[in-house]
Amino acid sequence: MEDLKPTSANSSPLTPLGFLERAATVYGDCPSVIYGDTAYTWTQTHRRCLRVASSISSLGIKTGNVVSVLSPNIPAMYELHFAVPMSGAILNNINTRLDSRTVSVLLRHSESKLVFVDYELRSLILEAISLFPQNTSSPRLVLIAGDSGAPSRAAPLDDFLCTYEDLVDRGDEGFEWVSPSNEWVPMTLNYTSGTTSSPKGVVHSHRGVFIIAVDSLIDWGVPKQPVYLWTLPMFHANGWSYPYGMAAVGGANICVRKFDAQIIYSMIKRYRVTHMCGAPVVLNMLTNVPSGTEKLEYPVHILTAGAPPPAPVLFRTESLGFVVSHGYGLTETAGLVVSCAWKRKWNLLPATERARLKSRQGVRTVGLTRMDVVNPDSGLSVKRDGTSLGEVVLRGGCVMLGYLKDQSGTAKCMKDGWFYTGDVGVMHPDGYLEIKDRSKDVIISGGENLSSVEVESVLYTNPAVNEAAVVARPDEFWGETPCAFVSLKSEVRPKPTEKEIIEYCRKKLPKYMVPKTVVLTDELPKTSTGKIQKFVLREMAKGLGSSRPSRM
Ligand SMILES: Nc1ncnc2c1ncn2[C@@H]1O[C@H](COP(=O)(O)OP(=O)(O)OP(=O)(O)O)[C@@H](O)[C@H]1O
Repeated sequence: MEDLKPTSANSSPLTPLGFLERAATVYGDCPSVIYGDTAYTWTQTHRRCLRVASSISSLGIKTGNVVSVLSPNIPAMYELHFAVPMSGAILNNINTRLDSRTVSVLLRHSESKLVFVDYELRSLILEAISLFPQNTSSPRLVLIAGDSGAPSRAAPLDDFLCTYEDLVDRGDEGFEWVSPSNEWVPMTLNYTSGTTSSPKGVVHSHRGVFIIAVDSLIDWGVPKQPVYLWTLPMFHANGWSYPYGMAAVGGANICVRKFDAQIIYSMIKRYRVTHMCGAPVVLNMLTNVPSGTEKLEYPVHILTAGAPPPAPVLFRTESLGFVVSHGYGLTETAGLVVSCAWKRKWNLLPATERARLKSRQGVRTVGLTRMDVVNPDSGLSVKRDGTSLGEVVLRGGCVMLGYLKDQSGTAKCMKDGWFYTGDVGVMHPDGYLEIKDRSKDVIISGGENLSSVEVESVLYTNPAVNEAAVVARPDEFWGETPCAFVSLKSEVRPKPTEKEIIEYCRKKLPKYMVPKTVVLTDELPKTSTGKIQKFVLREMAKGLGSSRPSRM
């Protein structure tokens, strides 16, 4: 069989961009993107993307140039997921909640040539550009001036080349989009959330994004033509690649600029939403509506990832009628590559036990080649006993190409055929992974490794607790002790004291895991992707000084 070789008939580069043309053929007159009074069909979305892609090309943007987008979840944001790479450029979504200094650093680091900017973020981008050193060329800017309240097209554009709709109008819908010369060609550049260190520029190829997009549909069991509510920011790891997935299944993308629990519930009713994604913080939001948390009229599928979802939060979300799926991934994998694959027999278990099982991160998706938990020094697998800690490592087609301009950073996490995630976990005897911490968040008390996630999940079982995060506080005797930062539910009366919360933990945790310190606070600091900023809390805990030497 040695004579059987790849030919152009069987080795065309994998890319998710072709999903769009197919969607226009199959679902041409069905809704593609809905936002307030604006509703497009797949035929229109396909044409609009081709027009924008052609306009980007005619602005002189070359294959391989970086084009950035700074926008909330609105139609232009969705379209640019296709239009930018269809022009041959690399899509760089920027987190809208970053400050101007960071935006400026990212734009310079990526050498972005063109930036699409939502009108609400006008001053952010202008400030970011003003921070460019003199004599450095800055990117050109296109204003997305869209919905009600936005400046009209006739308004002076000042620092902007034109508006997004100008590019749609001027563009050619017969444009032949730039197909990648091979599937390894970079397609996206995303900066990580910066939860543990400075954001890193993650580059993914067309092949990687194709694999994760298809894999994510299979893993979540997404049917054809779902109604998908965009509660996950598209800038966050390109919406876990679901913008591409929705084109593959002809879904209706319900866009929303800003949301809270009430808005989500009303959108679910209005559009008969079937699917949505969100970090655990969104689930918490959905379960913390003082009134009106009536049961849903029908089950809505919600996929959560991005941070460990405490079992009590999963339990409360499911009791409202949501069908919760739980996955795990990183910007470096373009989406979720591990998920808590559900077994039918688990449905017979009590609800709290179901929630406990569901809070485990799970097994590799079919698109990932391997996942393991290893001793980071020896590289050997840890015991499958649910208690031996190790680093989570991954191998598969959707692992990033590497970090932009950071060879040593790339080499540090990609070695011996694995991608080292920096997450600490255990492998249960049934082959399911459970994340215990990030390596930087592990608390070492008296030489014992202590999982902050486990302490947090106990805190979440307290009905008065809204959010909780546990970090290390320096201690002269123990080295470190757990320090819990807790926000309480506003409606709870009387509010428990710090001491009562410690007492509560004492009843449920081994001594060494009980927080020695509890700090009550109105709100916990979060990253722009809704993750609790433990490094900020760690600094605050350090600022408290050493916890009193004492015996536990
Ligand atoms: N289901 C999950 N359970 C626990 N942690 C999760 C889950 N999903 C994702 N995570 C955490 O999120 C991380 C990936 O997040 P992301 O790529 O957005 O950047 P970040 O790691 O938060 O930022 P940075 O790398 O800059 O510190 C994972 O490494 C893991 O720690």
